Amino acid sequence: MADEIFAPLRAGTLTLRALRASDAAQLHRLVNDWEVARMLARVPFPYPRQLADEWIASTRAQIEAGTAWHLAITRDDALLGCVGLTTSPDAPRHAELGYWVGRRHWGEGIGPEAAGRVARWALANLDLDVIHASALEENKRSAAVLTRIGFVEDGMAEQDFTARNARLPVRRFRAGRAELSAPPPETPPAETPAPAAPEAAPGVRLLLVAACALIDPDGRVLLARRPEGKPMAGLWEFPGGKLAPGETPEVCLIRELKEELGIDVSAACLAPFAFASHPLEGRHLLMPLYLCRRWNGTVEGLEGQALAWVRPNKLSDYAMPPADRPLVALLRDFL
Ligand SMILES: Nc1nc2c([nH]c(=O)n2[C@@H]2O[C@H](COP(=O)(O)OP(=O)(O)OP(=O)(O)O)[C@@H](O)[C@H]2O)c(=O)[nH]1
Repeated sequence: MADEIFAPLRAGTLTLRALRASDAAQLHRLVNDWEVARMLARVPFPYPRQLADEWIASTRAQIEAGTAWHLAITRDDALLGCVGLTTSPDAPRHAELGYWVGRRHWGEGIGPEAAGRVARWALANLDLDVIHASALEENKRSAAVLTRIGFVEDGMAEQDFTARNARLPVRRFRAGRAELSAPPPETPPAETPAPAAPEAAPGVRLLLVAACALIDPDGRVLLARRPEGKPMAGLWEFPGGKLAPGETPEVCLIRELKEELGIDVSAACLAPFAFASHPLEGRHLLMPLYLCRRWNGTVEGLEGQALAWVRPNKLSDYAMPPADRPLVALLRDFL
C-alpha cells in the first residue's frame, strides 16, 4: 500500500492517514467551498482542481522529509477533511497545527477528535515541546475546538487570508505537554499514595520511582521515550516506574525492566548510582537511579516505546524530564 510513509493513527471512529493521489477529487469537492475556504489562511477560492494534485504530492514529500504532517481525516475510507502539523527550522521544538472539515461533516465532533489526536501524537513522537494554532477571530467554532482539546489562548495576531485577499485578526493558541497529556484511560484517577516521610512538610506527598541506566558493552546508555497517553509523552527517560506498595526499588526495577523491555535482571546487578529529588505534578519525585551492565534477554520496547542507545556525551541532545538533568550530568562524568 502506498501509505507506508506514515502509519495511520486511529482517533475514535476516524483514521488519520497520509493523503493519496486518489484523494484529490474528493479533497477538491470539500475544500472548494466558500464556507470552508474563507476560514483558512492559505487556501485560494475558487480552488483549482489541479492544486489538489499538487498539494497532495507536496504533503507526501513533506512527510518523507520530516518537515510537516498533513493528513487525511477519514471514516470508512471516505475523506472528511484534513489535519496538519508543520515545523519550521526557525523555531526548533515548536510546530503549528491546522485542520479543516468539510461542511457536511460539521457538528460531528471530527475537529477535536482529529486535531487532538495529531497534537498528542506529535508531542509524543516528534522532537517538539510546544504546538501553536490560530483561529480566525470570527471562527468561534475553531477556537472552541482548540480549547476543548487543551490549547490555551495566547493573544492576538494578524494573518493573510488568500481567499479573502485580506489581512485579518486571529486568536493564537498554544499547548505543551502539561496541557495535552491525557492520563492513560486505564489509570485510576487517584494514584496509590506513596508513604510520606515523617519529617515531610504537611501536604507534601512523595512519589517514589525507581529508574535504571542500562549500559551496553560499548558504554552506551539506554533511554526510552514516554509513549503517547502518558504524562510527559515524548520526553526520553531512564526505564523504570513507580514503586508498587510493599516493593523495594530493586524489586520494582526487576518487574519494570521485565514488563517494559523484556529482560531479566537480578538485584545483584543493580548498582545504586545517584538519585533525583524534584517537584512533580503537585508531588515530590524521589527517584533512585541504578546502573546495570548485565541482564538476560534482548532489550525490546514491549510497550511500543521508542528506545535509543546513547553515548554519554550525547545524552543532553535528548529532551528529558527536568528531574533527570542532574543525573545526566553525573552519568556523563562517571562513564
Ligand atoms: N521511569 C522514569 N520515570 C521518570 C524519570 N524521570 C522522571 O521525572 N520520571 C517520572 O517518574 C514517574 C514515573 O512514572 P511512570 O508513569 O513511568 O510509572 P509507571 O511505569 O509505574 O507507569 P504507570 O503509572 O503508567 O503505570 C513519571 O511521572 C515520570 O515522568 C525517568 O528517568 N525514568
